[in-house]
Amino acid sequence: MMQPSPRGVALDVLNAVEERKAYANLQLAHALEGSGLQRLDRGLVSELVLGVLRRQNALDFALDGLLKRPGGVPTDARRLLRLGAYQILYLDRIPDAVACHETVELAKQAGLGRLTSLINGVLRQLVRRRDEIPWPRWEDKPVEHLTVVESHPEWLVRRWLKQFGAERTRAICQVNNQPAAVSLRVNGLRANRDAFLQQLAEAGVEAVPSALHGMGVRLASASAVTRLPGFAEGLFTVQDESSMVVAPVVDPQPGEIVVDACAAPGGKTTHMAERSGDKATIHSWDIHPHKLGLIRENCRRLGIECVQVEAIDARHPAEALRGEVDCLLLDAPCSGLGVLRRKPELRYRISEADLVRLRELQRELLDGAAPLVKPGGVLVYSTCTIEPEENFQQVKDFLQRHPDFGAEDLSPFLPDLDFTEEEKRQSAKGYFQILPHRFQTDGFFVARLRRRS
Ligand SMILES: C[S@@+](CC[C@H](N)C(=O)[O-])C[C@H]1O[C@@H](n2cnc3c(N)ncnc32)[C@H](O)[C@@H]1O
Repeated sequence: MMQPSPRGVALDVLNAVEERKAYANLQLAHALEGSGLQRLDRGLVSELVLGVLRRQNALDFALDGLLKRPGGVPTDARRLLRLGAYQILYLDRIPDAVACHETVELAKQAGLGRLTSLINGVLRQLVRRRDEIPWPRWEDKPVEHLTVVESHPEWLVRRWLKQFGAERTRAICQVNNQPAAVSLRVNGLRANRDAFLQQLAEAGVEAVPSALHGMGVRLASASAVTRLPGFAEGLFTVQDESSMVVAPVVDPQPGEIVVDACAAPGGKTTHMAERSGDKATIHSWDIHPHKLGLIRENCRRLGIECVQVEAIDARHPAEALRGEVDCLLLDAPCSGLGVLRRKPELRYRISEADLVRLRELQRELLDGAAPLVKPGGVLVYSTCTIEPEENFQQVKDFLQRHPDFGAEDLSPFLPDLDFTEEEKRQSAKGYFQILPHRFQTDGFFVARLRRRS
């Protein structure tokens, strides 16, 4: 069978992301799995797919300046132009001539006919005129700069500027365009971090301890995690470091009844099970039955037995657990605007209308799940977004509707980090948000609420 070219594989993934609204990270993993490509070529495919998506607005800006009728370029030709332009503008190690030639070859294979010469001409012009591109400068036009140069949608840029101010917004946008490190959580039921780090080092895998969690490990470079030592033996789980902060805030104890109301694929369910020494009773729910297998499979691999998995709509849970639950985690479905490093295409898909819809869903989930918590029990609400209506405002509104709950200082449950005064103030009030640029992690939010006895 003929070996596919890395650029061809990248183009197929980009086509699927745009035309079928596929998730880039899942589509990429799927395409690489069956590609037969070697490590370096696999790296190039990932770089091309994620890079083109991260820099989409900037690439279009550069290309549109060279096109006579930018609006008249068909989408398949534009995707090829972006692929070529990304290599020319952002990848020093690829010679310009190679970037142009390979893109033109792909255009021929795709049967683009006359458009092939347009692609050839525009890319060669880009090589010649790359220093003349009139990029909007941060100093003169901050909104345009972040929209074009950092490729974030204008509505989001304006929102963040209002919320976080100029410098923080710029830092968030910049970090969203950096590759995300792979991090692992060592399974405390089966291993300890030092021994695991040693095992990785012996296998030639560079890694450092995470500052955000005592069982966390950050890999120095991307790696096929299922091939790392200890995967099959259940020594670790792949999880972003910021997500590792949530289970310690829930703090489930042996013998307690715990509900993870929105649990798939089970990253936090398994973490809570590990922290309780596999001795809590954990009800792990998700509305989508097809996702439950992932939770079960993760528990099996990690040697966890205290989890009961069920398909449940947490807006309308059964009465059986009403007032019985010691700790309830609601890791809510959200806009995901804290994880744009890992899901670069999301920024072009989410709209303000989605925020309104998600806010309503989160409200229904909170109201549906809260009655399960027993008097004196704890409800932890978390998201991987940094939008106030999904986070701070959502929790404030919940507390107004449910005066039997109160926010609880969560600083004793947080890692020992160099927090800002604002972060310290918030965590003392029961809310904590990490912005993605602070510790180079996903952005996330967590709140700890206790039901009065
Ligand atoms: C942020 S993800 C959860 C991630 C998970 N806690 C983890 O750490 O691996 C949100 C989950 O909520 C689920 N979900 C959405 N609506 C739900 C509902 N009404 N009831 C229960 N689960 C729901 C989604 O299927 C999705 O798997």
